[in-house]
Amino acid sequence: MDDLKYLKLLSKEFNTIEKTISEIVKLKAISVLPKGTEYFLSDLHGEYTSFIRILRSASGNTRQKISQEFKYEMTEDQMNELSNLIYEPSNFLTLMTKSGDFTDSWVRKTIFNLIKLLKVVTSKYSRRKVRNKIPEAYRDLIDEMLHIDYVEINKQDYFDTLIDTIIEINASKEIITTLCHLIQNVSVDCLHIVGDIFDRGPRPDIIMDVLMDHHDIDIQWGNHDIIWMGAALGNRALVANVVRIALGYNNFDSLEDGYGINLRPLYSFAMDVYKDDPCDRFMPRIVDENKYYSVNKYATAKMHKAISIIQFKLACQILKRNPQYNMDHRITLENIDFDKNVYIPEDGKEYPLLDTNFPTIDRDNPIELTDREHEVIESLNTSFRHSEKMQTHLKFLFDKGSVYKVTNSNLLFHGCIPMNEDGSFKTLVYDGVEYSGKSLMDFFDEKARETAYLPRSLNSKERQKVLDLFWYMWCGPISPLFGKHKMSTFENFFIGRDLPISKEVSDPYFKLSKKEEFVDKIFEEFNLNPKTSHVINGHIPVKLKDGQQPISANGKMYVIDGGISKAYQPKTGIAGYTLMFNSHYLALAEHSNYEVMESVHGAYTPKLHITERFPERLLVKDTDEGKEIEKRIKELTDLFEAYKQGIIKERTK
Ligand SMILES: O=P(O)(O)OC[C@H]1O[C@](O)(COP(=O)(O)O)[C@@H](O)[C@@H]1O
Ligand SMILES: [Mn+2]
Repeated sequence: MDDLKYLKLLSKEFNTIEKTISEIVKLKAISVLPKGTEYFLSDLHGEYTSFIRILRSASGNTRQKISQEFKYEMTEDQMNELSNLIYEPSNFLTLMTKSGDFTDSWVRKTIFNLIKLLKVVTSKYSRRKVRNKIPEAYRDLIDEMLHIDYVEINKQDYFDTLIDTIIEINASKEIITTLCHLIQNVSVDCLHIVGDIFDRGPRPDIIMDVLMDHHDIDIQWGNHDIIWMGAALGNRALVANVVRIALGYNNFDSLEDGYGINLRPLYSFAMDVYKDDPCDRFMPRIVDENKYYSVNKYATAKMHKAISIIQFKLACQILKRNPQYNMDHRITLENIDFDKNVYIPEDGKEYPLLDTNFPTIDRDNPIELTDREHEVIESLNTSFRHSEKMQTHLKFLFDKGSVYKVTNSNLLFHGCIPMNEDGSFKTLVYDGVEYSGKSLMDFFDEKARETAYLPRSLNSKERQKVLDLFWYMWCGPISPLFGKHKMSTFENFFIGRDLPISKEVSDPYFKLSKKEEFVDKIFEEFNLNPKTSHVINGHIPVKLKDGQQPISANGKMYVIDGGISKAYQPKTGIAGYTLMFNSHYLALAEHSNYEVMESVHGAYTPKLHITERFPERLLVKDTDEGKEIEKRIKELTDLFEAYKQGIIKERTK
């Protein structure tokens, strides 16, 4: 018999034979239920409206279920109306009340339909699992309604009485809202976010709040997440970087309203120092023309330039104090000849600078901040540090996030596993130790976590050294979160976009991972079965309109960055992907039209491509959760044996 001590501990919870047996039976029953539906999304980039719509509609799945269930008894409009209600119950109910349509008969019909749909979407879950998802106040009532067989006449009366009571006690709005949330909730059993929640789009903070509310979620950190984490932990170069990106996209809302970051000191500084500089190269991109901005774009450009210069200086300082990054050639400000106003990189050629006004740069020491720049970055850093919301989000990113995740035979990570041209894994040498493949991913994961546990008060060299690594994860050539030979932010501003010198060369991984043999090699590295496994990546927008495909390597490799980010939609030609993994198949939902997604509530259904059908329906016992359940059943069976043999005594009190 296994570990008696452990069994004794277990017997505290299951103190009788009866309880033990009933738990074994419950677990056995759960393990033969169909597996829940997993959703994979990546590169949300602050686009909260689309994200929320995708989530609430279960990527269009709810609308499909409504069609299947009600197609013979409802018109298209009625089915759309029901979807609208489910996606946004409070808005919908307000509209209904205003228009006078919120009548008792509508309530009756609606609760009946919602229960009917809820039965469908919960059919593959255990009663216990569903019960636990129902808010306590309505748990018994909804559970009861779900399990009434309303075909029987007397039961139908009973059902009607329940609804009458709901109406009488004025609880109909709450019950309807609860039912809608429940349908949303059970439809997405598990959510995987394969990186890049932040930057470019308007409200990553709202996305984070929604994610924090989800019952089963994991996150694989993207390069755009790691910079917010590094910034929240006190990496000044990254504080500057996230503010720079926000200003570059004219996004004040998430910084100011979302996180309460005080941009005043930066504003005053920029207006003073760059007052006569038009800062043309720093004009913000305005993706959504209809937006109202509180700061005019000329002032934003000045702030954008001011923070960019601060970022370049601080980034150069990081590279200087970390020669082992092998990134000395990226100490950009030291490659400038300020007499000739040219940039001279490694190739020795001279590139004329498009902007030559550097009022804060000391030519003898171009990477040093001026006193005022120092004040600006310190005040921003303090603001980041004291933002309660930001620190809460940081904690959540640590709790639920990691560099990679293996789940149900899928390997999830945002960027890449750096490779050489021949398909061998690239090696990073850090403090004399070599890391590659899986150990490289583990290295960054561990280092990131180390920072979180080193006390902040201890502003030591040790903490700074680990914190600097967040910069490497953002743009280092052997960073699995980035995967390009350099990040050309400097070149884009000062030499020109779309020039050969500004080209960022992707890691060979991106080409090789399209081939099955290299993906199999990755599976081997992670100890995964090549026959049943998949790699799921984000990061690189799939340019569908140029003929690129999200699936390669004989169906083993998925790249699901379809461009939820509005800024990238012209490149991809679509509005994003969701990968769905249910008990029957893997499928990609292709979201094609933002306008429809954001305005015509409910009518929206994405194009669904089933990409792999399983020969047999997958059950809970075929999943990681199933393996845990199996272990638990084994332990409980041992406990049962121990009771039978009298090794452990039942306790009734
Ligand atoms: O298009 P933008 O916002 O200027 O960003 C360009 C930068 O973003 C990056 O593509 C990184 O962002 P992604 O992770 O979304 O690809 C850099 O490689 C590039 O320099
Ligand atoms: Mn990315």
